[in-house]
Amino acid sequence: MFQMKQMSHLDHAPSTPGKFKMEKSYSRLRWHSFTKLTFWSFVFIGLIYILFYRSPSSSPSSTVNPLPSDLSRRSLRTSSWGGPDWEKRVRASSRIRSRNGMSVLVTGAAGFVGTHVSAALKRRGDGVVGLDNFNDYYDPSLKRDRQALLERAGVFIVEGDINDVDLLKKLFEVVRFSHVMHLAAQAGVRYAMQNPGSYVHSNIAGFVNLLEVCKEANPQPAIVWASSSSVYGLNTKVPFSEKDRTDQPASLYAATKKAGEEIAHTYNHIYGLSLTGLRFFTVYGPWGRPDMAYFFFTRDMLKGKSIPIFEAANHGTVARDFTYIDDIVKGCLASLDTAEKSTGSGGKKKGPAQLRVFNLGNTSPVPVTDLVSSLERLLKVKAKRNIMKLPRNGDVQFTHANISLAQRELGYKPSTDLHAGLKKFVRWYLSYYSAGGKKADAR
Ligand SMILES: O=C(O)[C@H]1O[C@H](OP(=O)(O)OP(=O)(O)OC[C@H]2O[C@@H](n3ccc(=O)[nH]c3=O)[C@H](O)[C@@H]2O)[C@H](O)[C@@H](O)[C@@H]1O
Repeated sequence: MFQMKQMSHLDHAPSTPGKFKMEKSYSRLRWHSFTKLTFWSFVFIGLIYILFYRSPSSSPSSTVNPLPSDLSRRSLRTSSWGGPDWEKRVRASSRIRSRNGMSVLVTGAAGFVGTHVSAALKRRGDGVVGLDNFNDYYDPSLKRDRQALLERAGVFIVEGDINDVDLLKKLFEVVRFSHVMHLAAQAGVRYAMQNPGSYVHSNIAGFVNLLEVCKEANPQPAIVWASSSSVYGLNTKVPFSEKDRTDQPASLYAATKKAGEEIAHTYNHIYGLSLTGLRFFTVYGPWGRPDMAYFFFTRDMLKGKSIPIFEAANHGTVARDFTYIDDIVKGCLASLDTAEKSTGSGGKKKGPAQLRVFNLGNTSPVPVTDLVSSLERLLKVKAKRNIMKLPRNGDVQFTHANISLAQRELGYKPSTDLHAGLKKFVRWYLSYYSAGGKKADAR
């Protein structure tokens, strides 16, 4: 078809004087052009075929085409899944051991919040299956150690990416999950300037992929997922309430989390998926993330290195509503417990479904300088403070959660202040990094 079109185009090409004078060489020329054109047409069609049909990252069943591997960090996805043994492990891990228990798929289970939530669910008798891609955003050995911890508790973490539609479908085939706790994400505010694609890949494409599979599942699960306090962006009204504007994100990270909230609205509206977004406020604690300030301040203070402490214009205080992990876990479990069932099935909505957003903060912002003073006392080390201007890379000056909605609907009541929480973190940090010669400079 393509060749025919090209030929007819050639036929109508304007003539040149020489063409008519030399009939023979003209027809030879025509033949030559024809073969040349046919050749290039095949090359072109072949290229299209390779690009669209043979690309290893797209399968006919994929709903979302994964981004190139440098964006997705999929180089680390060396694991395989499937097979009778694998299914047996998934089923065993999902077994419910308490009356009225739920079966929960926890994405990002080897992450900081994911590990704590998975362990807490398992402890109370719920069935839990984890999913994690073990990417190298920060030291994967910390994730492996969290995995070992969960394994001892009876939680199996499936190794795979939320963009892998076949894997997700398989998981829902093997287990009728009643709930999904979606915590897999590309976290970190400042890293978004270095690797923007990874945020789109995990927080947008991955989320959509997960929702696509959930909406098709029968029964559809109820989904609770991690949004972020960063959606408040440049909002200046404090404390931040769920009703406040969230249309001024200060980082791409925040923008992808905000996009997630809008995407959640869409899937709730069209397919009847029950969705609860949790806006976490700077979560910290044992088994935490090495890319977060409290964690690498601790590491660098112990090494005698100076730590960069940000301050706003005119020596303005930079503060965070730091929230201890155990309080966050309680908020997550309460969200799962109060989540209503999704109303759709097989991709069809049957009626209106629950759609919620909650702040999960501590309601008591603390200046970063006070965080450092607390660490100095706990570590018995004087910090080498390097005060610097808040860089223009996505950070906001302060966060402060209004938690009255979560209090009312979830019975959420944070009970750990920053110093008490840091004390627990420091105890864990010292024992974790002194044991087994582990390196403290994760990442
Ligand atoms: O609340 C949230 O939703 C977000 O909380 C944290 O983001 P952030 O509050 O920026 O946490 P850190 O990176 O640990 O920073 C804490 C504070 O230390 C300050 N900081 C950070 C880094 C640094 O070198 N110096 C410094 O003073 C920051 O400005 C900030 O005020 C997490 O990293 C995000 O993934 C999460 O979504």
